[in-house]
Amino acid sequence: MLSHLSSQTTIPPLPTSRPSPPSLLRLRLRLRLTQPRVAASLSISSEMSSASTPLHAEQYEKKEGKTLLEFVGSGQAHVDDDLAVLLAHVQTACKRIAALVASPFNNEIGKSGGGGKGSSLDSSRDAQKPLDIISNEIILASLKSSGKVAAMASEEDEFPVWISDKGPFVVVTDPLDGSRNIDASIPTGTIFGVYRRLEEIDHLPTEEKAQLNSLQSGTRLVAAAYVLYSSATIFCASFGPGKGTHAFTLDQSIGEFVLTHPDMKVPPRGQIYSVNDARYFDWPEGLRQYIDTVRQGNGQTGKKYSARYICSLVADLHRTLLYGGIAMNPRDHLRLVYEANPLSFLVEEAGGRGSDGKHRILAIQPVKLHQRLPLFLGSKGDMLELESYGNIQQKVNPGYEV
Ligand SMILES: O=P(O)(O)OC[C@H]1O[C@](O)(COP(=O)(O)O)[C@@H](O)[C@@H]1O
Repeated sequence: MLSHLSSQTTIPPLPTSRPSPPSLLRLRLRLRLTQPRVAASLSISSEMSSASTPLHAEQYEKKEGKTLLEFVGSGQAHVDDDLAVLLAHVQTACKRIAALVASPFNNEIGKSGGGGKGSSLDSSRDAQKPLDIISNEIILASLKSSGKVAAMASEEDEFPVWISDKGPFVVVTDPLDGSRNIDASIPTGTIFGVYRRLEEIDHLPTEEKAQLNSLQSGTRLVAAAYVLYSSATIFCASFGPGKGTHAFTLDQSIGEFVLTHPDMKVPPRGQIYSVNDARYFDWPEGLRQYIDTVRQGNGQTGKKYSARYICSLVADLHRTLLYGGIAMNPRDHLRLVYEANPLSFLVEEAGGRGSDGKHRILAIQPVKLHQRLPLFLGSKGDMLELESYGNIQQKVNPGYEV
């Protein structure tokens, strides 16, 4: 089904550091017959790396083992060919970013301005760019080579970049969220939203149509995804309204994202709240009351809630999708266009709710590309309970240093 991909796309081959599953099995069998001790050690090392243990052939036959491209191309995702090609390019860009953030050489690069004057890299190499800038360039290059994108709007660019008059899609992105913690190897993530190009404004000057295309309401999203770079690399996507949220885990042994979490559903209730608790004294009364209530077990569920806060939006949301509860940042900090909208779309497709504390996120009409807002995402029951406290948006925002 994806034969059109090979003729229209240029996907560079990814290195496969380990033998493919069938050849690994054959090798183990041969060694077991000839050299029992080597065979045993091979068996131990492959079991130790269980996070990337290849699926067995029969699992690949089932839906769970499908690669992202197989899932998209098999018709299960119900996406058109243009979107399939775009996704093929986007996932390759994310594999490159995953390799970059895990690289032993990113220590200096990750620091803001790393490699500049005075850094250890300065004397020996050309000045290096911070990882979020490099990630931005990787994504832009992949969108350009897809041939499917009219404009890209990114957290890293002041204005949207116009790519091609003919591209059917507009992509909004935060190329590497959470990068402020990257030196500590804390999880980071990439966020994407995909819109159709507004053909009715094709006649406008480039800058104007780039801007207007990027400011579409979240209700017009045709796809959204985040990629979590953590102990596993997870590509979590929704391929359109009503098509659910599905997560694919990078299988390092074959260099492909394989379907591991089909049709994710955020539990209707969780027992976790995720917020920067140090801001308690800057919170409004309603938010303080809610947190005080659920942490004492006096909320609607009667359960004592726990706190979890990684301070990396994609990671905090991924945990919330799996375990339920609420991931929140009550101050005007996160961005509507390329963070809140795509993530709300994914949460809603998983049966949850996304709000700024007063309104459904997807219904907010963006007016500026880098517009900030309070963000609350999570289990429907918990979200409705929180919103019933009324006053939950933190308007005191003294510009925290960490
Ligand atoms: O300082 P706060 O309010 O806890 O904000 C933390 C949030 O900021 C982010 O780091 C994004 O901020 P930046 O866009 O400035 O990197 C999120 O990943 C995280 O959830």
